[in-house]
Amino acid sequence: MAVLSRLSPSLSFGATLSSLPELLAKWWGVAAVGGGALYFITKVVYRRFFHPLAHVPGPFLPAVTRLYAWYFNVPREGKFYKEIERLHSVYGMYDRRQEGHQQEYMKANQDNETDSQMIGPIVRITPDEVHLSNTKYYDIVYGVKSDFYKDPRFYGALGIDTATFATISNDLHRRRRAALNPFFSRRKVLEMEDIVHSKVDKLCRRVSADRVTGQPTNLHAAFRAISVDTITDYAFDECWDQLDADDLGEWFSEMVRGSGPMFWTFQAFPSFRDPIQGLPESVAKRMSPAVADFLGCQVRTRQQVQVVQARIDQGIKPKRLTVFHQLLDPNASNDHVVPTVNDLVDEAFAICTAAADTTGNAMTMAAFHTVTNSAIYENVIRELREAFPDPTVELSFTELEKLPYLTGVIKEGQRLSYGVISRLPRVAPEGGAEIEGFYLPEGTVVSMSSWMMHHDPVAFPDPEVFDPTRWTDPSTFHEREKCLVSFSRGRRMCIGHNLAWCEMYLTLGTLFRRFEDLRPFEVTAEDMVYEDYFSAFNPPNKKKFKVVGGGVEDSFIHV
Ligand code: HEM
Repeated sequence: MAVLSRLSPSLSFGATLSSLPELLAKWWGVAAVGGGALYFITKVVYRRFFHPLAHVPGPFLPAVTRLYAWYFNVPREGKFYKEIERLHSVYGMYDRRQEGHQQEYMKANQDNETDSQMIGPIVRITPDEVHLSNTKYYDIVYGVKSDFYKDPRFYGALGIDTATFATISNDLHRRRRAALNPFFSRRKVLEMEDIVHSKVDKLCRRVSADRVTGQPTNLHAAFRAISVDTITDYAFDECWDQLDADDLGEWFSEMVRGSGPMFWTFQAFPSFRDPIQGLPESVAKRMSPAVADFLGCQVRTRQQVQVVQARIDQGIKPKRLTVFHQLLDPNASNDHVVPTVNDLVDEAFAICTAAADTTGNAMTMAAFHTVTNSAIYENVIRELREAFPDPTVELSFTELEKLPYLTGVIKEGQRLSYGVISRLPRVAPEGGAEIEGFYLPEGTVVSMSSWMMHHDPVAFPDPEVFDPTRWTDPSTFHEREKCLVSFSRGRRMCIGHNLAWCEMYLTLGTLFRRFEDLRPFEVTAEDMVYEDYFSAFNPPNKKKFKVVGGGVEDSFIHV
């Protein structure tokens, strides 16, 4: 002690004790930074070298931080889906040659590997997530028998926890979905076909009216409006009438797109979500118009659910039973547990947003390629004329479905609009999973994406080409169908797929039967590209799909 004291008086026992608070006060900043740096370095080293996914191919950055995904989705504007594709082309190729995994790689790829497209089957894209490119894994992760469940971090960021869409537990999801299923069955959709007809008629009148004034018709917005008007009528018996608005209700899509960066940010920083979503509308408005619109839209859906609740309480019968009347009715079925209005606000919001841009994009892509390619347009017109000689009749969904060429046009529209362009992350259940020779422990996030499935060159040769005839050959139809995953698969498959088919057939069939001379207005193929905001959105600097045609006398609807 004496020696120590001589060397450094401040290190003597008594002096150290008495000045500890002083020392801490002096050095706390350094200690905090040092501790933080140590924590950070330990985490980085763990994630890169000792994490259960450390052996999965992929670069350093996504293995150690979620900011990699955030960077491609926020500053680089919805481009992570393309970066994932690049990672597959670089890192899978490297690992495919690795000793010990070669057999699995070759076996896994033998069915759908071509010389031109050697892509790696598995890459690590965030610290706890891998992405798969081999189409054969889709059913394992998403199929009816799969026990994989939705990733809470990813879906939690949507801020709609009580909606069926974002429900994490498979058990709870089964119960929530059972209550919704009857409204979206094929039988129900056929019963409600008149709702879609009324919207399609409105659209045709709009196209005719634009011919009178010489205005182009914004089909990009109109196709979304059809979907929003149909689902709000269907769900609440209270249509939003976007088709009547001058701008065809474009605010809705702008709102969903505008809130995209917020979702990507909440995925990287989940603790930001509740404080930001809890902001009063007036404060949110000053922060960001998109966030304010998002919150405003939630207020609107809340009011709509409340109106339905009030009508049930007052014993007012709706014109016809709707989704929310049924869900709020305590006598709906024997074991029905009535959700609260709060729970249903998430449901209502999720259903409206899930319906709009997905269906809108598919119709936009199908119609764009039809009106820009005379051979396709002529084939569609010929088929429709033969099936419906009288252009003024109301076309029926079940008759339209039988038309092979129109079906090919709609399927190509779906394929090249991707449905949900984003990856759909699922969590490996108890026991983990063995994929591509890698053991992925329970809790690993595994994802695949329609972007890569729909570009698979074996299922879809020349995948970039819009070719309806790839669906007209019965011998290859079912093989291609396996790789068309716009609606996803299994228990979490889109609940609205019957309704969406009905909308797409009736809208496109009627439009092309009534208007045979539509031409694109200014828009080109370069405008038909997407950014990933979960759903696919055209970049703001790209032109929207608008059409012009002949005069009003050339159409069958006279305004
Ligand atoms: C072409 C049109 C559509 C496409 C491509 C599409 C695509 C999808 C996809 C890929 C999913 C799964 C998402 C995931 O796993 O996270 C999904 C789920 C869902 N979609 Fe659609 N959708 C379309 C139209 C609609 C419509 C019209 C509705 C209206 C009811 C709707 C309502 C829903 C709902 C509620 C879910 C959640 C289902 C569940 O988790 O059980 N969708 N959709």
